[in-house]
Amino acid sequence: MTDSPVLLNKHEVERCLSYEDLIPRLESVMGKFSKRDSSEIIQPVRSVVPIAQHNGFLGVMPAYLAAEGILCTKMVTFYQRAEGSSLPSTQATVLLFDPEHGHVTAIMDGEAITAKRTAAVSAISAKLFMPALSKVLCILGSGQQARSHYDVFTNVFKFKEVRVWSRRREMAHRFVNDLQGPVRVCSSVKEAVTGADVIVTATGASEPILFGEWVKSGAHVAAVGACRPDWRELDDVLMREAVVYVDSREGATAESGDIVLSGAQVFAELGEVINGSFPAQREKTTVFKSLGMGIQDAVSAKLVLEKWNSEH
Ligand SMILES: NC(=O)C1=CN([C@@H]2O[C@H](COP(=O)(O)OP(=O)(O)OC[C@H]3O[C@@H](n4cnc5c(N)ncnc54)[C@H](O)[C@@H]3O)[C@@H](O)[C@H]2O)C=CC1
Ligand SMILES: O=C([O-])C1=[NH+]CCC1
Repeated sequence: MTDSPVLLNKHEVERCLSYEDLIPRLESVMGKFSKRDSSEIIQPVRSVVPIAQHNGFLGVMPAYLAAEGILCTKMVTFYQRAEGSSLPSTQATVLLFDPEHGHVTAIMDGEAITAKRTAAVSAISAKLFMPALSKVLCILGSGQQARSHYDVFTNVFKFKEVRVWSRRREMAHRFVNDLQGPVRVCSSVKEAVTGADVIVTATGASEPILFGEWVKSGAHVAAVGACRPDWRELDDVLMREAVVYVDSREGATAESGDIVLSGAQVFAELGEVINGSFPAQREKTTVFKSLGMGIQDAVSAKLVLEKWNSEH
């Protein structure tokens, strides 16, 4: 008989997962992933089941990290919601298994993990690629990812100015009212991104909203949305002129409309920069195209369980 799995809700997961612990673990696992040693890490590209009638999809994201003893899968749904809907667009559950015997050891909320690990990975990209002395941060979107990105970016870096744009201005104001620090609400994407050093795109857009002609030379774009092969957030000009980094080459080729449809060349994986195989071209305009990886959920879930176990 094995013990029943630990059940952790969103509040517990949020409480047990700090950016301080998460960032070094993500750096380490992404560096290892990019070495493609299958005796260390196995992570297939996400399996996606489209739910066309309801503008959604289900993604299944397994990962096995042999040295860390982590066997994990996340199940995540993403639904394009009407503006102002009270339902979250991204919902997820993470399962941790005992890799030796195969039973489930923990079942936990995956929304907080998805929000925090995605923002933490974007912050790692900014640390490597944003211009030295970056002063202006711009966030496009005002949902869950926009919020986690605001939290980690303002925590890890010191910006002089933070700007936000959202499709409906009142949503941007609602976003800002929830925060402690000063944030300028902009009425157009162009206004928001002009002169910005770092731009986060975290929207549910399926057509380009960010155009290369508006982006300052040398800026860094962390592109988080547009995770289907026919969805875009960035236009062809930006994709072709920037140095493009991705989380996983296989994932980017299978899932990123910004890469597939623009014909942009991928320069390197974030992990390849972390492990020293490719340079960070900080002086150039850079795009980090994030799609999300099972290994990121796996190390996050392990951290949550370690913290929870240390308290019980
Ligand atoms: N790269 C990754 O690892 C992850 C990516 N995502 C993606 O990030 C994006 C944001 O996710 P959440 O913050 O969870 O969603 P959310 O629903 O909480 O926020 C979405 C934001 O995008 C805006 N938006 C929706 N459609 C738009 C359009 N056509 N044009 C401009 N703005 C639009 C909404 O007004 C809202 O501000 C989604 O595309 C999602 O698939 C989500 C989780 C992980
Ligand atoms: O990595 C992830 O969990 C997701 N990426 C896009 C939607 C959800």
